[in-house]
Amino acid sequence: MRTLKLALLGFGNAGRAFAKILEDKRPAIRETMGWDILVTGITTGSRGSLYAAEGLDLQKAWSELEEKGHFEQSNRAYSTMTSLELVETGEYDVIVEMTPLNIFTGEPASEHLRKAMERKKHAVTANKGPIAWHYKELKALAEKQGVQFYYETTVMDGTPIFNLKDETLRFCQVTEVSGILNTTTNFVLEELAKGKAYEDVLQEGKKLGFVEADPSMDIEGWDAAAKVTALLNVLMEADITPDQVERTGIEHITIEDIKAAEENGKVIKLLCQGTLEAGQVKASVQPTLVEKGSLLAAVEGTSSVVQITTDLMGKLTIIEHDPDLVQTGYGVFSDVLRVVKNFV
Ligand SMILES: NC(=O)C1=CN([C@@H]2O[C@H](COP(=O)(O)OP(=O)(O)OC[C@H]3O[C@@H](n4cnc5c(N)ncnc54)[C@H](OP(=O)(O)O)[C@@H]3O)[C@@H](O)[C@H]2O)C=CC1
Ligand SMILES: N[C@@H](CC=O)C(=O)O
Repeated sequence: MRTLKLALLGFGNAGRAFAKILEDKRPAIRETMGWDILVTGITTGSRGSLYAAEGLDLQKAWSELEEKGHFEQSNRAYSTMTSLELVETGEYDVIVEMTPLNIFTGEPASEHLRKAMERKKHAVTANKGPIAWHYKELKALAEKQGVQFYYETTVMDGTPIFNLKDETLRFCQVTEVSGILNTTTNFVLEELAKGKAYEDVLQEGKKLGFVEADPSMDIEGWDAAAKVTALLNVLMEADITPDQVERTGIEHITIEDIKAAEENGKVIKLLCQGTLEAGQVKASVQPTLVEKGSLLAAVEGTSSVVQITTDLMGKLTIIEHDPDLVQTGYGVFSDVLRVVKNFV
């Protein structure tokens, strides 16, 4: 039996959803793949850290956080280690970056990945900041260091988009990408249309776990801009940053706008687009009127959609229907399994 050790940075909604899947599937991974996957370290922003080179009790870790709101100092694995200390000194094979998104710099998440890869550790990130800001540099570093670097969760949770391009659309050139990529704005626009108050809708979204730590990141279109940037950087080698996306959020959309759209047989969706124009990739995020009954209008609630136009496979549409945190956890889990599969 071979052992793969993970260090988890961030243990919020995404981190715990991943840990629960890992714990549940660990026996099957041992049996079918011959690998035992252990977590040796977990850091948080303000709730303490855990570290044990021989592996942590994951169930105890999430129970403590969910019941007490922090790791217990009485836990033998309790530690005051910071994320950077864990990255630079901890014993692990794969760093798993799940700290909050900093849309304006992609830091400190990018630095966590850089430092881990410099130690020749594999890297998985659910945090889209590094892919939106530093994809080219991090990809080159991974290649130089001979380590694997995956980021499936950064766009549409565990829906295979980057995997699809890598594994089954090889040599297809992507010429256009569009979609509804931000759950919060899709949810808010729909719930406002039902007559609910903005603050109540946002609270509901927070409880469901998909609203960013700073909700303006979603509402002002920054999360969507980061996602379309990530897609374009990976699928079209665009080498752009979120500040280059022409961006309008939903903060100025009023209930009157939503009603007026409805009276005209339309709904408002926050649409992301990226196209190749004269050798340059142009990206935008904009509230857009779409026909009721159309494919885009049918993407409701927490669902999202991406359309990818390619030279050899035409236009493909992928819809993720009504995901919750399980799909987020699965994105990270599928990346870790990819590391195992390609481990040398
Ligand atoms: N939730 C979702 O559906 C999805 C989330 N993502 C991405 O995954 C990442 C995590 O999201 P989510 O789990 O929902 O966010 P949460 O806010 O639920 O959790 C963030 C976690 O990171 C911790 N944290 C904050 N700063 C640091 C730090 N410097 N070092 C280590 N840990 C830190 C927080 O600790 P504390 O609470 O103490 O501050 C908390 O444990 C984000 O980048 C998000 O964009 C991607 C796809 C879907
Ligand atoms: N805040 C994001 C969550 C995942 O990336 C969203 O609303 O889509």
